[in-house]
Amino acid sequence: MLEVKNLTKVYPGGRGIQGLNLTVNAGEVVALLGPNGAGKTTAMQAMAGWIRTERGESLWNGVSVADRPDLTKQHMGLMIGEPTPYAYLTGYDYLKLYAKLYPGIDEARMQQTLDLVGMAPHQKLKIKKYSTGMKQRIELASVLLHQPKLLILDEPFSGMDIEGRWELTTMLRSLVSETGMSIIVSSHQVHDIEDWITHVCILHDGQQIETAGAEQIRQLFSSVEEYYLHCVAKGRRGAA
Ligand SMILES: Nc1ncnc2c1ncn2[C@@H]1O[C@H](COP(=O)(O)OP(=O)(O)OP(=O)(O)O)[C@@H](O)[C@H]1O
Repeated sequence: MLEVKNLTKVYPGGRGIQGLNLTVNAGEVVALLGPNGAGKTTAMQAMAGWIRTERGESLWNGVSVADRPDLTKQHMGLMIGEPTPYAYLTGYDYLKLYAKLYPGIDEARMQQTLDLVGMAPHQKLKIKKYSTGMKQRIELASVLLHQPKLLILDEPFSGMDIEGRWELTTMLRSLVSETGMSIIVSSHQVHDIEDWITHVCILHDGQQIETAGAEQIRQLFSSVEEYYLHCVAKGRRGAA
């Protein structure tokens, strides 16, 4: 479904990502991991066709998303960068704005989505009164509303408390198993995602250090975190 080939983005100053390759099939959950500045956000933006790349392509069922932004809009849910929902709207009204972007989103779908992210009781409250975690949740609702086939989530749990992270990861796990949705997720808290990822892609300094299946990793390492530390050390040795 999503095939990323040799994706390369170089910012003025020389940073970015180099030659990223990745395939994400239905029902797969890929963790994109790396230290600060490794290129995770850039990779996600490039995969979604949000930024121009120097080389390579990101294909949705064989079609370049750079040429067809409608494919990204229709099939993907993107939460990349800080959530900045409009402060003076209520959560409900914010979601209603998103509903207008897609055909066939009725009141029942709106309420079902608010329920999924645990925001149904807070929907009439203005966003300026929301906590950081509540803003994350309403942003997540806005990208789930049209039932995307692929979610791209950049640090979706940052600023959330332990219970909130557990609730949302449980909800996302169920969505993956019930609908076959795929997810690409970045997180600095590896243990938040350790149990439900199917693949791991490690970036360091814009380079793809390794990509492996979670089962394979679990056979060789005691945890994904240990594997991550091993790969980052390898990246640092390569860069030295
Ligand atoms: N618009 C830009 N112009 C120039 N350099 C940029 C730009 N955006 C990002 N960079 C640089 O590209 C590199 C990768 O940044 P990116 O935000 O993709 O990393 P990241 O892995 O998401 O980091 P973090 O974990 O801190 O969010 C960094 O060195 C960053 O400073």
